[in-house]
Parts: sequence; C-alpha cells; structure tokens
Amino acid sequence: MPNLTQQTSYMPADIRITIDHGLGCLTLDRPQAMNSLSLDMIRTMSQALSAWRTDENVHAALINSSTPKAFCAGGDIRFFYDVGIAGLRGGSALLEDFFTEEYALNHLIHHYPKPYIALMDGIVMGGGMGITQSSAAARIRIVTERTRMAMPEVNIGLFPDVGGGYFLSRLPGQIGTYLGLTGEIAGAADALYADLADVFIPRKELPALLTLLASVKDRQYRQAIDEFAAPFAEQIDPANSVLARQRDLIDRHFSHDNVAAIVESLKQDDDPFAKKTLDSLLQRSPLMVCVSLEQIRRSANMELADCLRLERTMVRRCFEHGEVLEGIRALVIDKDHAPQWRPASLAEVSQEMIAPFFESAWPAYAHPLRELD
Ligand SMILES: C/C=C/C(=O)SCCNC(=O)CCNC(=O)[C@H](O)C(C)(C)COP(=O)(O)OP(=O)(O)OC[C@H]1O[C@@H](n2cnc3c(N)ncnc32)[C@H](O)[C@@H]1OP(=O)(O)O
Repeated sequence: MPNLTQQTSYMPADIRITIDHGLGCLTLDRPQAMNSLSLDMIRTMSQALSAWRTDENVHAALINSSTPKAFCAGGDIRFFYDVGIAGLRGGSALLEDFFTEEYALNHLIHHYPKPYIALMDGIVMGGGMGITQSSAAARIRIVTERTRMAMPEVNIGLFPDVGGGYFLSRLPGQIGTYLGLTGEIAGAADALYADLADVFIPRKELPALLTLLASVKDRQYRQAIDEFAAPFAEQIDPANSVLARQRDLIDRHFSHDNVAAIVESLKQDDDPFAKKTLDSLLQRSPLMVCVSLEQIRRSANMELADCLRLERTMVRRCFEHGEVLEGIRALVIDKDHAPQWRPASLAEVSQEMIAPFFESAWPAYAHPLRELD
C-alpha cells in the first residue's frame, strides 16, 4: 500500500480512496456482492484510517458506497463459506485473520479522534453496521429514504458480532434485543428513533453534500451537515416509525432473559406485529437466537474491547459448530432458503449447548485481540 498521507487518490481492488480538501474518503466499490467486505477491503480501510488519524492534511474521514444498491451487506459470507468448509478439514488462518482484523477495525473506528462520517444509503447489514455503529463520539451517521439496516446474523446461524453486543445492548429499551434476535430491518425513521443514525438526507442530495463537505471551514463538519439536513427533517418522522409505534410491545416481550419466555410472551399476544415477530424469530437458528440473547445481556455491562474479545471467541466456536455454514449455504450458496438448523427447535436448545460459545478458545495472553483497550 502506498503512503496515503502523500497521495490524493488510490484505487486498490473494491475500494476507492481519495483525499479532497481535508476529507479522507473511503468508497466501497464491490457492487456485484453488495459491497460485502473482503479481508483486503478491511485491511485497506484499517491502513487508511490509521494513517489519517495523525495526518494533518486529513480533517475528517468519510465512508460511502459507489453503488445505489447497497452501502454494505456485511462480511463476505461466500468467503466465510468457502474458507469455513476448507477450515473444517484443517483450520483456516485466513478466516481467523478476517475476524480478528474486522473486529480490530471496529475498535479503531470506535476510538477515532476525527469526525467519522457514514453515508448509509441502501442496505446496511452486519459488517456494514460494524463500520458505522461502532463509531462513538466523533460519528455522524447519515440515512436516506433507501436505508435498510439490520443485524441479520441469526438468519445465517451466526450472532450479532462486529460490536453488536455493545451497540445493540445500548439502544433504547429492548430495541437492540428485538433487532438482534429477529434480524428484522429498520428504515431511516426507525434508525433515527433508535439512535442508529443522526440525520436524514434524501439520496438525491448526497452529491451536493459531498461538494459541501469538501469546502467545510474550521473543521465544522457536524454543524455543516446539520445545517444541510435541516430543510429535509420534515420529510421524516421518527416518532411515527415502526419501532416507535411498537416500542411498548417490543419492550414488554423482549425484556425476558430467556428465549422461551420471549416466545411464550409473544404467543399470548394477538397483535399482528407480535405474530409477525414470532414468525421471524422461529425461522432463525434456534441455537444462535439463544446464544445471541446471552451475548446481548452480557455485553450490556462490558466495554467495547471486552465485547469484541468475547465475539472473537464466539465466532471461533460458531465455525467449530458449523451452524453458520449451513445458514450461509441456504441463503447464498444453494439459495434454497431452507436451513437445517441443529437443533431444529428452540425447545431442544439446552444451557449445555449455549455455554461452550462463551468459553475462550485461547488463554488470555494469547487471545488474538488481547491488545485492544
Ligand atoms: C464479521 C461480519 C459478519 C457479517 O457481516 S455476517 C453477514 C451479515 N449480512 C447478511 O447476512 C446479508 C446477506 N445478504 C442478504 O441477505 C441479501 O443478499 C440482501 C438482503 C443483502 C440483498 O438481497 P437481494 O436484493 O435479493 O440481492 P441478492 O441477490 O441476495 O444479492 C446480490 C448478490 O450479492 C451477494 N451478497 C449479498 N450479501 C452478501 C454478503 N454479505 N457476502 C457475500 N455476498 C453477498 C449475493 O450472494 C448475490 O450474489 P450472486 O448473484 O452471485 O448470488
């Protein structure tokens, strides 16, 4: 990789990097796979963001997409499958590197010292959430009318990783538990209501926004974006979003600390939203729904670094178990949408099956993310 601090434009595979009037821009450019993240893309982003952290020529970082199809549909699950299947026969260093480096990127973004602006236009899922929601104080998350956000991992036999335990457990009420256990999609108004986004800007205004950001004075990015977005605020009403309207119901049913109680609670409710929610929940991996609830509850009182370390252990256990390979097979390999979950029903999931996902695969001194703070 060239020295990004001295270049204004660089185009490795699947990602474009530019620096324009103080704005360091990462443009995801892998439209054929919905901008899903490869290990190379993660490495490129990590290297650029690390270099820009101390580069006086870069005042803010921005991440967006080259395609209206998607912002980012997550980690490259075809790669997970190919390498995971090979890994079953002898371990895979590439898969280990992928998760270690993706979670380290989430941590880097969380502690980013400069404004980190995310244009979340289109699909934002899984790893796409990780590179936007893991940002902390310096973040400016922009949604459009086409934003479709989700943590859909339970649909592929995984759990909400990339810092999901951390940010889902900190959303208002039980919204994070609901989103993490059902994998349901949130639109722009939902995202604003649930503090998964900061401002709404219509898609057609994004080119004008980029022009404006290249001329921001005195590093006042937040103020410039807020002023630009102000006229569009009336086009969207977070108070009328699905999550706002269903908030009482969500909080009531998802406040339980075991999945059986959540399911029982939903079954007792005749409301159509409760029925739809129950249907979604029952289609996901029963084992991983239970593991995910345990993860979200544990993560509520943990720092991000500890959440990511826990996720790193959990993801290792997921590939050992193989549920994730079956989930990916059904969704994008064979596309039969009929995963054969193990076990097949929630009633068969026992505490003895959940516990191993939380047992570290390494002694503390050898954990791949031991140096995160
Ligand atoms: C550590 C990180 C963990 C994670 O992030 S786990 C992954 C979390 N994300 C997901 O589970 C999303 C998986 N993708 C989907 O559910 C669907 O896709 C979408 C809802 C995003 C879009 O659906 P539709 O509009 O019908 O498009 P399409 O035909 O499914 O996708 C277009 C092409 O994009 C590929 N693709 C989509 N998402 C991914 C992905 N995450 N990794 C790799 N490829 C992906 C597909 O396979 C397909 O390609 P082809 O036409 O060649 O079959």
